[in-house]
This record gives sequence, C-alpha cells and structure tokens, in this order.
Amino acid sequence: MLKLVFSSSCRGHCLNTVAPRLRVKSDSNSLFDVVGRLTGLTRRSPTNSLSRAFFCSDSNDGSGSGSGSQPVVEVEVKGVESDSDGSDSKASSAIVPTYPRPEDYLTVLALPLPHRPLFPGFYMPIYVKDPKLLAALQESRKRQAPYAGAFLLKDEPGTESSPSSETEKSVYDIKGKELFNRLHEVGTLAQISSIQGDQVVLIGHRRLRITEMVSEDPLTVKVDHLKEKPYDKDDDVIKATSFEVISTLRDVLKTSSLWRDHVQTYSQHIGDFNFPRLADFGAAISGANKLQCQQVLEELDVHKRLQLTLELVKKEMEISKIQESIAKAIEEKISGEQRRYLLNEQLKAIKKELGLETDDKTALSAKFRERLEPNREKCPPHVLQVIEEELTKLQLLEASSSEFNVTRNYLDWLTVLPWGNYSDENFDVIQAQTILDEDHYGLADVKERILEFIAVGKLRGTSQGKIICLSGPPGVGKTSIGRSIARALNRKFFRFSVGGLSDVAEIKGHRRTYIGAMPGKMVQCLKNVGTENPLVLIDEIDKLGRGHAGDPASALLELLDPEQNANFLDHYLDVPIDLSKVLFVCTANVVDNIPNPLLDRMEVIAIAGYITDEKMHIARDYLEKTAREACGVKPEQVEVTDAALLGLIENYCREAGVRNLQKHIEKIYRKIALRLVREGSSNESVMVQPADAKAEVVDESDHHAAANKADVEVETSVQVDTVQTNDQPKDPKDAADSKELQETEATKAVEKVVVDTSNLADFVGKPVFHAERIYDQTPVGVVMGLAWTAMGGSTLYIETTQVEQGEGKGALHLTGQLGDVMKESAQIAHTLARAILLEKEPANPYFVNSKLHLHVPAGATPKDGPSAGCTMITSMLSLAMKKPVRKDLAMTGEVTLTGKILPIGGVKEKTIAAKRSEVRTIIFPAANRRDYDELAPNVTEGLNVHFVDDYSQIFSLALEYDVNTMVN
Ligand SMILES: Nc1ncnc2c1ncn2[C@@H]1O[C@H](COP(=O)(O)OP(=O)(O)OP(=O)(O)O)[C@@H](O)[C@H]1O
Repeated sequence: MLKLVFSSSCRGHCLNTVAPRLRVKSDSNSLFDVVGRLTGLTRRSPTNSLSRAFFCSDSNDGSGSGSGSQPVVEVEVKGVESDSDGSDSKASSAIVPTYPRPEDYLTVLALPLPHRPLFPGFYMPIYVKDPKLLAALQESRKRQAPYAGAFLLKDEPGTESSPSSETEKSVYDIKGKELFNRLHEVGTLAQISSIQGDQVVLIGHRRLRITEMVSEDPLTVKVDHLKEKPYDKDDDVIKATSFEVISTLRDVLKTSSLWRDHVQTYSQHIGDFNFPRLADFGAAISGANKLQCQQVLEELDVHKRLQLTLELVKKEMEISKIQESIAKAIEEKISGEQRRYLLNEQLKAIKKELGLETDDKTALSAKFRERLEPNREKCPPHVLQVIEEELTKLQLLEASSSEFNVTRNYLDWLTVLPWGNYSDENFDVIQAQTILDEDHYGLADVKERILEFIAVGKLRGTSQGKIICLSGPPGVGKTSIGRSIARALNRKFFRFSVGGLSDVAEIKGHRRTYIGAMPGKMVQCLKNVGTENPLVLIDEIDKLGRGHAGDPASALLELLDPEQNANFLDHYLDVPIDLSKVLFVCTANVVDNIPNPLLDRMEVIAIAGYITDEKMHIARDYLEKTAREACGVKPEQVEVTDAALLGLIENYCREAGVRNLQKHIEKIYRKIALRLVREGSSNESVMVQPADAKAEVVDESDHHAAANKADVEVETSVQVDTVQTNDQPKDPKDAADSKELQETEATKAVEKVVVDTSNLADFVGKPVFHAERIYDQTPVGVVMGLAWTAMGGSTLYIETTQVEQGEGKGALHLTGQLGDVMKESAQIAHTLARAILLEKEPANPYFVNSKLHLHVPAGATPKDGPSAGCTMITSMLSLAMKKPVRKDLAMTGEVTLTGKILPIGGVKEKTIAAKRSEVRTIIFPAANRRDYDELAPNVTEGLNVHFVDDYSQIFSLALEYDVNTMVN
C-alpha cells in the first residue's frame, strides 16, 4: 500500500483502489502512515458519513479529557466536505456530545502566541505568565469548556522578531486594547489539553477570525469560525500539488533526521488527513518563519494553501540538501585527519618496535650532540655549559609545548655555529697581489692597504680583524673589491647591506621569548660561512636608518669595535661570541653621513672614480671579458675597436663609476649574440639553396651605403671579413635569381662582428646629451666651478647678471636651489667683490647701483656648501668689469670675508670632473696642494693647476689677462 502511494508510477492505480479503513497505531507513526491516510482520502466515497476522526488521543470529541495516556489513533475516512477539525456535524450524531461542541464557542479568551501560529490538529505548549489569564483558563477548564482562541502576535512596529524569553515575558505585559491591536485577526480555536503550573498545552481545532473585543483583562473576543472554501477533491491540479507536497516531504525525510523527529511527533496526533490538513501539516512541520506560517493559516482556498505549503517544504528541501553537503564535507575532513593521525601513530609504533627510531626527544638530543662533537674541543666552555643545560631541559619538556620548540631552535643555533673554526689564511703577498690585480684594474691604494694587512699578519703569525671603509661614488667597485679581498686573503665572504636598516634586532637579534625570534645578521653570517674569520662586507653604511626603538649605529659600533667585539652578545644567542678575527669592510658613498663614532674606528680608503684612460683599461681587460663570457660569444667572433670604446666612455658613460659602462658593454654583447645566432640560422637555411660560386668581400664603404636603407637595417651594421665560396647552381634558369639571393646572403654570412664608432649607435642607441659643458667660452658674468656630490665630482657654472640699475639699488637675488651655506657664501662673495672693485676701480659704483641675480644651474638639483665662494666673486667681478674670465678655467675654494681661500674636499673627484669637461687650468686652495700631489700622474697629466691662498691671486689669474691674445 505504502509503496503504491510513494511510487509516482503507481499513482493512477492508487486512486482507483478501494480505500480500506485504516487503524493506525501511534507507535508506528511516520509520514508514510500519514500519507497512507491521505491516499485513502482520495479514494473514499464522499457519502461515507460514518467517518469520524480524532485529531489526537486526548482530543476525544472535544471533551478535553484523557490527557497523558498513550494514544491509539483511530483513523476513519471522512468526507471532503467535513470540517478541518474533523468533527463533522452529521458524524457527531454517532456519539452525542454532552458538552458544547467546538463550533459553539463564539466568545473566547484570546491567547497571544509570540512565535508561531497554532495549526489545527497540532499540539502547542505555551507558558502563560499572566496570573489573571492563567486563572481564567483554569476556570474555563473546570467549567468543562476548555477552549480558547490562540492568535499569533504581530511584531512591534520597528522591532525585529526574536524568539527570546524577553519577548515571551513582554507578551503578557501587553493588555487589553493594545493586545487586541497586536493580534493577527485569524487564529485557531485551541482546546486546553492540560495546565501544569504556568505551562498550558493547547491543541488546535479550527480556524477563527476575531470580530470584536468583549472584555479587556483577560482579553476576551468574539469570533467567527472559518471554513475552507469549497473545492473539488477530484481536481487534478489540487491532487498534483498535494502529491508534490508529499513527495517533497518524503525527500526531506530521507535526508533530514530533524524532520523525521518532527513527523514522528506530529503525525501520531493527526487523526484525519485531507488536502487542507496536508497543507497545514506541511507548513506546521516546516521551519518557515511565523509570518509565512500565518499566511498558510489565513489561506482558505485549499489549492492556494497547498501551493504555499509546497513553497515552504521545497525551501526546506534545499536547506536540508545544503545541510547534508556541509555535514558530508566536515565528516570527510575529520575522518581524513583521524585516519592520518592513526596511521602516523601506527607508523611510529612500528618503527619503535623494530628499533628504527627512538622517540623524538632522544633523537633530537642525539642529533645535537653529534653535531657538536667535532667542535667540542674548540668550543668555549661557557657555550658548552649552556648547551648541556639546554639539552637537559629539552628532555624535561613536553614535545608539544611551545617552550620545547623554543629550546630546540635555540639548541639548533648554538650547535650549528663554527665554534673555533678558522679558514687557513693566505699570508703570501705575491699571490694576493696577483689575485687583486686579476679582479680589478688600478685601485693601487686599496690594494696596497690590503697587502700591508697581509704583511702584518705574516710577521705576527696572526691577523687581527680591522675595519676598512671604502668610500666613493656608485659603481667604482667598492663591493666587488670587498669580494676580491676575501679571495686574496682566503677568507669566506659574507655581505649584508645596512641601507635603511632601522631595527637593532637585525644586528643584535631578538630575545628568544618572542615568537619567530631570530639571531642577528652576524650570527647568521657565521652559520652561513662556517668559519669564525670571514670577511664581512657591510654595504651602504652611510645610509643606516634611524631606529625608533634603539639606535642601529650604536649596535654596529659594538659589532665593529675591536675592543668590544671579542665578546659580542647577540640577544638571541645570549652567549658571548668572538668576532675579533672577523675582517670588516664597509662601503659608503658619502663618508660625512657615517655616524662619527663609527667613522672614528674605520680606516677610510677613498675611491674617487675613474678617468677615461682607466675606464678604457677596465672596459677592455675586465668588463668586456666578463660580458663576452656571460653572452657565450667567442673572442674571435667579435671586435670592439678602441675608438668605439672611447666613444662609449665619452659620450654614453661619463659618470665616475663603471657600472653604466658595464651595462652598455653587456648590451653590445647581447646584441652581438643575437646577431650571430640569427645569421647562423639563416646560413643554415642558405646551405640548401643553390648559390652562385662567387667570392665576395663586403668592405666598409658598402656597409655605409647600405646603412641608409631602413629595410636592411640589421645587416648593414655588420662588417664581414669572410670570403664565402659556394657551388654553381645546377639549374641555369635559376642563375639570375640565385645571384640576387647570393648577394644578400653573403652579407649575412657573418663570422666576426666589428663594433666601431660608425655602428656604435646601432648597438647602444644615440648618445645621451650631457650638459656639463654649456659654454665653449664662458660669457661675461659666468664662471665654471667644481663641485663634489655622492655621484662623484662635476663641473658647475655660476652665472650672474644685472637685473636693474639705479642710484643705491645695489642688491643680490639668488636662485638655483641653494642651501643656507651656499646662500651665505653668495652674500660674502657680494661684499668681497664690492670691496675688490672699490680697490681696483675706485670710480666704478657698479655694485652700489646694480641689482644682481646670481643663478646656479641645474635648477632642479639642490646644492649646498661653501666651496663655490671664490667662483661667485669671480662671476660678479667679471660682470662688473664686463670682462669674461680666462678660457678653460675652473676654480674651487671657500673664501672668507677678508679674501682668504680655505681648503675644500674631493680634490681627486673635482680634478677628474674638470678633466672630463676639458678644462686645462684649475685653481685650488693652497691647503689642498698635498691632496693634489697624491694624485696619480695619469689624472694630473695635461693640467695647469694653481694653488692660491688669497683671492687677489685668483683675480689676477682669471681676469687680469689680455683679452686680445687670450693667453691660456
Ligand atoms: N677597477 C675595476 N676593475 C675592474 N672592474 C671594476 C673596477 N671597478 C669597478 N668594476 C666593476 O664595476 C661593477 C660595479 O662595481 P660595484 O658593484 O662593486 O660598485 P660599488 O662601488 O659597490 O657601487 P655601489 O656604491 O652602487 O654599491 C662591478 O662589476 C665591478 O667588477
């Protein structure tokens, strides 16, 4: 029978079957039973007036008695036209009631329901907190009239419905008219099944509609009893909808155990089952919200009600599907993890059983001891003691505790350091010299210093760690010489940059108590290199950040100071380590930016930058070689002429360092490599083409002619030194074609690429315009000065012009992003120039009556410093005397108010810059003569240098010459 109901294929058959009388025991209840009853309903005769049904065990014909006993539900099929409560008036004649029937109740007590409406045929326990109402309910039960009206309470406007106990309490605070207004109009006639304390169990009977209020406290209302609108029980749409409801319910039942419980609870109390009741049943057991349920309650059209219910149960179906998939996913995850855990445990047990593995802690301790063993003799006793203590502690700690991990990591670091391990130092000066020369051209003073260091080490038998600071503009080889020194000394090399470093912990480590704590850079270095005497290159020491917590400069001081670093204490390691054997080499662009206490401990070696000649050597002997090897080009495949290299240095890479030059050379070689590969592959394809046997040499003039043709751009820049011979074409008809083809291919048969000035631009593009030398002959009021920046030396012009003239208008206006010091030195220059002019030409009132404008190009670059003082005076005097300064002259020097010339810095850089700008005569302060004399002859070659200590000397050099002869 049940099968027939639930199998959709058998539905038609079911409908034609004669309905049996069902007697369903409450303990076998389920939705299947319920549905079974429904099926019966569809098949019975409408005239079966004998039918009689009870909602539930204790609703016995509305008598209100019999609560508590285990119900036996008697189901008798009743007519479609019967009431939803099942107490058909004709049927009631079978058992004549002695008490008022439910439909006789037209005035009832109104019970507010806060959460859900009560559906006919369903139980609902509620708590009545209002004593008056509770007393009235008890009273009516005693009077054998145990009925009341249960109405859903509307939400207070502006509040969200919440099923909290607060709401429940406040429900009974609302009284009289207010309560009346808050109740939904349609409710349910509820039989009071039992009252225990304040708990009242209600059983829904039939739908009611409030018509008017009778009394306020407790609220009593007049009601109309509602009946479903008449409907056709054989209507196909109604049948289909009801079957869909049933089938959905069945599906939900399969997946949701929660529903199974609901159905079990409710279905045992469903006496009669028809379409309207099915709709009520579905809505009541669904998890829909109270308003949706109320909508179903208010719907008197059976089809519409079924449809509403269908929507609700479908939604329930979706929810239960999601619930099922969530549950499944979680179950899978949990079972997977459990499985892995179990297998791991089993594996451990098996390994232990076989003696393959001792437990974790023992294995760890053994590992640390084993690691320490080779160094035990050399390891300082205080470190050994800490290691032993930590090993003991490790045994006592729980393996899963966080402290265990901390101790394990700590022991890991302690045992991995190269206690007492030193690399064998090279004390062979000759060999060291060879290595240094191999890696770098020039840099004689740096190399000399390193050799001195080695010599001292050889005589003493041991070398003490020292701090060398290499300073200079970018790309002059500071970092690479550091690496080379390490190679020469046979020390391990470790480099770290402190540019922008602001956290002291980077140098001194974190305390072990912090999560993710790490030792500082020095300890990491020792671990990396595995010896206690490496060469450590601290890059960019002039760009050290300013720490917010602690000062990194002070931490570096502790690290570098030979007095302190024999017992350097890292916060993480917490045991002193000896860094006195470490050779520190620092690099900086500007020495002035290095904190003074640090600078004090260093031996500064300045690398000023390279002149053209040096750059030529570096490019030819070092950069070209490395670039060639890096690109896989063979030496015989390429030739870069001296002229090309010179052009490259003078027109593309004029800065002090050679990094840019290196980049350009690499670019040339990359392009050559591409060309060789391209030609190689096109030659391969040419081999299969018939070609005319002809020897051809393409000379440079052909090459230039072709260079103008854009369509053969690649080939044109290549010179070919190759003589190519090919076989005669086999087919005479192809002779003309193949000759033409052969002509183009011959140019492609490249074996050697030559780069010279004519084709340099093909490789590195057009030369960059350098504005360093703006004037060929400086005009009146313009003088060339010499400046020094972090990028090396450079020339700069000081320009002065007159803005306006008038009695007593003498003033000075300054532009060109000048700093305070430079502004002051301009004021000094103005005053001094005025005094000198007064002395030289007493009748000339130029400075008294002229407003001057002094500018220092380039305006976008900030400038500062006093060394342009003498240049400024000369520029002003040149303007006042309307005489240009001597040609190819550059000067530098700070000037005092009395005209004395003070020394300046960066003599080498400034000399190199002057030479680069083709200056022939330089004026330096006399105090800088010593610096100049130290310069290599190739730097000073061709220069006419004057050393002055008073401005009058500059005046005579720059301005006292015969304009007509322009003697230099
Ligand atoms: N005298 C030299 N001989 C050979 N190669 C050199 C010489 N000077 C510099 N180089 C090369 O120039 C390149 C740039 O040098 P490096 O990186 O050491 O410059 P740096 O002075 O450390 O620059 P920065 O201040 O920007 O760090 C390196 O490949 C180096 O080998």
